[in-house]
Amino acid sequence: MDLWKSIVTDGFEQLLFIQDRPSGLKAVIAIHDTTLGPAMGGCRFWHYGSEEEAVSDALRLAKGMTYKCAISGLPYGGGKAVVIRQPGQSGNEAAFRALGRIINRLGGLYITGMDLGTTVREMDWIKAETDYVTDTAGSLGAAGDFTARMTAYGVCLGIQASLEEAFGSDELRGRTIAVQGLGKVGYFVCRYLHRKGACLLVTDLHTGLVEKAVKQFNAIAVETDDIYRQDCDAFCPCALGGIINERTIPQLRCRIVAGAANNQLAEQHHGDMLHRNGILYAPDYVINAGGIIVTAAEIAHRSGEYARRRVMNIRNTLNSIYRCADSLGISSSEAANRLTRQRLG
Ligand SMILES: NC(=O)c1ccc[n+]([C@@H]2O[C@H](COP(=O)([O-])OP(=O)(O)OC[C@H]3O[C@@H](n4cnc5c(N)ncnc54)[C@H](O)[C@@H]3O)[C@@H](O)[C@H]2O)c1
Repeated sequence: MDLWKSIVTDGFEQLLFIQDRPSGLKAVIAIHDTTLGPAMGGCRFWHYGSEEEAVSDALRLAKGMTYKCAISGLPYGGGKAVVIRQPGQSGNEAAFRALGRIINRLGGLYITGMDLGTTVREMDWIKAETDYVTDTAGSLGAAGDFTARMTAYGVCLGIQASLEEAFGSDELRGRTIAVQGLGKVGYFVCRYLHRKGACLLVTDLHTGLVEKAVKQFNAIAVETDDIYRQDCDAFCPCALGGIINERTIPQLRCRIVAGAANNQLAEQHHGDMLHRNGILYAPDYVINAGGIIVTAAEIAHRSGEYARRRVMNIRNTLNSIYRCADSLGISSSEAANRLTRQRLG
């Protein structure tokens, strides 16, 4: 990996390599762009195939956070912390407190929160050393899966905006939606769509989650590899990133791709490829911003209701992107990127 090249090309402000010998902490903090405000982005605690993989994950995710905050009208930039997990290692208090001290020394330039592999417990350890952390015990985001619920709510509103754009009506009744991933967000997405009368095709690696969705939402179970080739109105990825790629695009038989997963496009040009194939794509960092909107509300000491109203705005943002794409004859992913870059100045 050519580190400097990535840093220069993508305009990163800082990349910190962190070591704390006594606790064994090995971490990276990437700060992408603080034009609009302090860098915000969760702390991932993950096992990587190599250190390079960990660094590139931090860089990619931090940049994504800049775009997500900017397009959502939030006064924050993008950052990410990645704590490298050794096989079989669980989080230890000393390591996360050491990370908290480093974050504190940054003096508010970077605010962390929960992400893959971290929970309220790790955030509480960080909180012992710094105030620049969210998702701690009793906070707005951590209580009752509120973050996941709001992410799902934003995704469902985004699906409706996309239905309106594609079919001229946002009615969910009678529409068929294929949902990939029935975890924290996917579950709430299915619940909302089912209540509004949509038919669901579902898949997950965990059969228990699939069985639950079949039972609770009358969903039809689909094998994991078959989810892409389902005849449906919308495909809703709520599992992994990189699932829109050279292999899957030719299989898609949907009119819309709109879901919660981060970094859905394996590469940027796959957004154009969807466009050429007549598939409307709801850019991931726009439609899945519910979580970060909750975090921003938490930092500003605002209520859950305030956050919910801000999440409703995702629909307007998507509409503007679709208008821009239509008028310029470009893909929605390109339109979203252009609008975001305009906001960053
Ligand atoms: N939690 C949030 O508030 C939030 C916010 C923004 C974006 N996201 C993104 O949304 C996605 C889902 O987040 P989550 O919090 O629900 O995660 P989660 O870990 O709770 O759920 C993910 C689910 O996907 C399933 N899965 C993994 N690989 C799969 C595959 N190949 N086929 C089918 N299912 C598969 C897993 O078994 C799991 O049940 C992630 O990409 C995440 O980054 C989440």
